[in-house]
This record gives sequence, structure tokens and C-alpha cells, in this order.
Amino acid sequence: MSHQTKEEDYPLDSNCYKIVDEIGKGVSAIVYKAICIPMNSSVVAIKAIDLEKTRADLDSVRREAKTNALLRHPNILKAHCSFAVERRLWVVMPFMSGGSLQSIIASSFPDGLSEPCIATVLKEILSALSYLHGQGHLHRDIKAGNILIDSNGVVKLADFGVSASIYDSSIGTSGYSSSSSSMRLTDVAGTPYWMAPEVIHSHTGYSFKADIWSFGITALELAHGRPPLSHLPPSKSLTMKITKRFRFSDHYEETKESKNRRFSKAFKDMVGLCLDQDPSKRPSPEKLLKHSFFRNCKGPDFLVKNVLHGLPSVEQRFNETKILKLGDFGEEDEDDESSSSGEIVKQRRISGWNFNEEGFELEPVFPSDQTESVKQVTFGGEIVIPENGIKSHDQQGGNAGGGGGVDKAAVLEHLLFLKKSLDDQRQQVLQLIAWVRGDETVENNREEHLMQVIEKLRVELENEKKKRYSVEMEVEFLKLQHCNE
Ligand SMILES: Nc1ncnc2c1ncn2[C@@H]1O[C@H](COP(=O)(O)OP(=O)(O)OP(=O)(O)O)[C@@H](O)[C@H]1O
Repeated sequence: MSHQTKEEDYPLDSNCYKIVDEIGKGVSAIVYKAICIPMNSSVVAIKAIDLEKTRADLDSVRREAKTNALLRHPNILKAHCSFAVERRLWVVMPFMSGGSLQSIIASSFPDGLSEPCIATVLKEILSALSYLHGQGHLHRDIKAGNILIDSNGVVKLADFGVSASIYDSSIGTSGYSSSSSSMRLTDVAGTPYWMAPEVIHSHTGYSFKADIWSFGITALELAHGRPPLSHLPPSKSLTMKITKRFRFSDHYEETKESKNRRFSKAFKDMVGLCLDQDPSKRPSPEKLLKHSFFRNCKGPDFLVKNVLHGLPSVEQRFNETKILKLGDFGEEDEDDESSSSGEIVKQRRISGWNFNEEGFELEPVFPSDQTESVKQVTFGGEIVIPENGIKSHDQQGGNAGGGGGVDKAAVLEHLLFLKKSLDDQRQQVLQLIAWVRGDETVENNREEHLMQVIEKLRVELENEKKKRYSVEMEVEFLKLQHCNE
């Protein structure tokens, strides 16, 4: 299996490439920075896809190569060539030195990018989407991780691993529902947090507007630094559960900066349009391009100055995330249903989520909620959270100590559980700090960057301590009350 673009003859032989560094890791692929020796040692990126991990998806891998070879647009990353190397498929592509927007925000913009930067990036993506849809293709995996940027601030949409053409007969009947008047896909593809509701309810079929939903989620991801509900761990079966990974801070706490951020009406309106539950009401890329949010967009230079300037290289950033992951000592697979500690957490279903335009967030919806939802998306109870009577700060506030129907034993159990989670996190941070401090081989500049990371962690730790203190107080209070009853 191999393919090559016509304009340049990149060799289809792995010996012609020299791997320089590892720069990224996806679910089933590793991305390398490499040089192509016969092409004047030009720098390339090689995505080595593990064909075994992609399981039966050889078709989609072929499709990616085929789709990619036919596309031609300034905002779409076109691979030079692809070929099999043992059990991996190497996709050789231009090296985008800024890496993905996801890796950029994770490293340097934890609270998200500024609106002018977001508008500038997203306008380019809309342009790519408009072209792609015009050619009869859906991308199906729009997210910041698939938006790459080069040293000149040029933004490109990448990763056609799950893209599909509605003209492609190779997908066959399993992929389409032909009963509707327009051709619609029915196979589940993409990454859970960014997936449109109709993609999850695959029996109803979906089409181009699923990309618009993911585009809206990507806008929130760029604005907040992470996609909505990303504190809920995804699972392959789309059953999202919180067991041991539930973090008090994830659900209830925002950072000071993110709390104080105000988004423009135009931005909120644009995202609201994309996140309409009814796909037919979501605007096309062309219509979105005319939205006032994109009116005064800047050029690539603006991104160079405001996003890329001072950013560690993509390889440095990748190494740092690897180091930080070392801090996740003993973290268990989120899909692991049989918890080794035997901890049983009661779970409570949520029926979907609402886009809260005012708060600029997707919010979980509980089946018992009486509130009228404006844009509710139902997931048929596929997401569950601990069932302990605590919903949110607002709902919890007046009831915690005053009776009023609160199940105190359950609250106590939940708070003790949270306390344990905070203890674990504290332990992990301490171990990480000790590990980094003890490593004398770290180079000076990296050390400086790591110190900043540590400082951030220290502040987080302080915040966690404060929270822990208030949780402990609450536990004591409830214990007392419990004993008195
Ligand atoms: N052409 C490229 N040039 C530079 N960096 C790249 C390139 N392609 C990918 N990367 C880097 O590698 C990382 C991983 O990319 P990859 O496409 O494997 O994973 P992902 O899209 O984040 O995850 P997944 O597709 O598995 O959900 C990206 O986040 C990006 O930083």
C-alpha cells in the first residue's frame, strides 16, 4: 500500500528518512520529525500509524491517503506520500513547526487563546471546510489537535484518518443510510468530546453539519483551553464514566483567569449557531465565514506574533508532556470498569448537555432537571457522574447543612471520596516536583521552563489544599450532624 503526490517525488523507502525526534502521539500513531535525505535533507513530519491498533480501519487509512492525495487547498495539509513499513503505515507530510493548536494551548495557553487569535485560526479552518464540503468530503474529526500551524503562521487542517466522502462507494451500505433523501453517514467516527449528537445517535445518520458541531466545540476548546466536559473521561463505547478519576476541581472549579474572561456577543452567537441541536439549523461554512465574528480577522503574521512568539518548539513541548505524564503515577485506565481498589461509586446519569450561551459552556443536563433547556442534546444516558446529591455549587449551596432533602450519608461518602482524590493529586505533584528537582541532566533552558510548570503546579496545589481544607471542614460538620441524629 503506497501513494505519492505527483509534484514531488518523496521516496517510498524508509531508509531514505532519518528520524530526528518524536513530536507527538495520538491514539494509534506516533509522529516524528525527520529529514528526507535524498530531498536535500528537507525536514518532514512522519506519522507512523500502527495498523494493528487501528484494527479493522485499514479502509479508513486507505481512505485518508486517497482523500488527501486528491485535495488541494492552502489550508489543508497534503501528505507527500505514504507507504507501509512493517506493521506501520508511514505518512510523510510537511513539517508544521508550530505543531497542533492543541499542543500549543496545552503548553502555553492553558486558559485559551484570545478572541482575535481564535477568529484568525478558525477563519482559515472554515475556508478549508468550505472547500472540503464542496468536494463532497466530511472531515469528521475537527478539533484543535488536528489544526496545525507552521512557522509563518499558516494554519492547516490535518488528519483525514476518519474523513469520508459522500461520493465514495467503498464505504458501502454499512456506512450510509440511503433511506433519507440526501446521503447520510451512519458509522460512528471522530473523537467523543467533539462529536455531534447525531453522530453518536448513528441510527439517525449525519452529514456535513456534524463537522460544524465539531467546529463549534473546537471554538470552545480554543477559548477555554480544553473541550467542554473533557473532565469526563471518554471511553471507546462512548459510555463516559467518572470513577476514581473524578476531580473536584475539574467539575466545580474554574481558574481565576478563566472566570474573569468575557467573550464577545459575536463569538457566543457564532458558537451557539454551530451547537444547534438540529443539524439543519447549523450554518454552512460559507455562511459562517460571513458572520460578524470573522469580520476583522488578522493575517498569519498576527498569529506569529501572538501565538508562536516565545513558544517552545514542538519537540520540546512533546517532551514536557511526557515528563508531566510521568507524574500520573499509578493512574488507571479510565475505561477500566473493575476498579482494583474495589471502590464503588454510585453513579448518576446525565441525559445530555445544553449550550449555555451566557456562560459560554456546554453544561450537563440531569434527567430530573426541571429547567427548560434551550439547546438540549440528548445522549440517552450515555454519560454518568457520581450520584451523591451534589450537582453544582449553585444547587448544592443552600442545602449542604440544612436538611432540605439532602442525603447526608451520601454527601459524606462523596466528600470523603473527593478528599482521597485530592490527597492522591497532592502526592503526585510532590513526586513530580521531587523527580524534576533531582534530575541534574536537565538543560538550563528546559529547566527554566520546567520551573514555570512547577510554579503553576505549586499554585494549583495551594488551591487544592484550600479546597481540601474546606472539604474537611464540611466533612467534620456533617459527621457531627450525622452523630447528632
Ligand atoms: N505535520 C506535522 N508537523 C508538525 N507536528 C505535527 C504534524 N502532525 C502532527 N504533529 C504533532 O503531533 C501531534 C500528534 O498528532 P496526531 O495526529 O497523531 O494526534 P492527534 O490528532 O492529537 O490525536 P488522534 O488523531 O490520535 O486523536 C499533534 O498534536 C502535533 O503537535
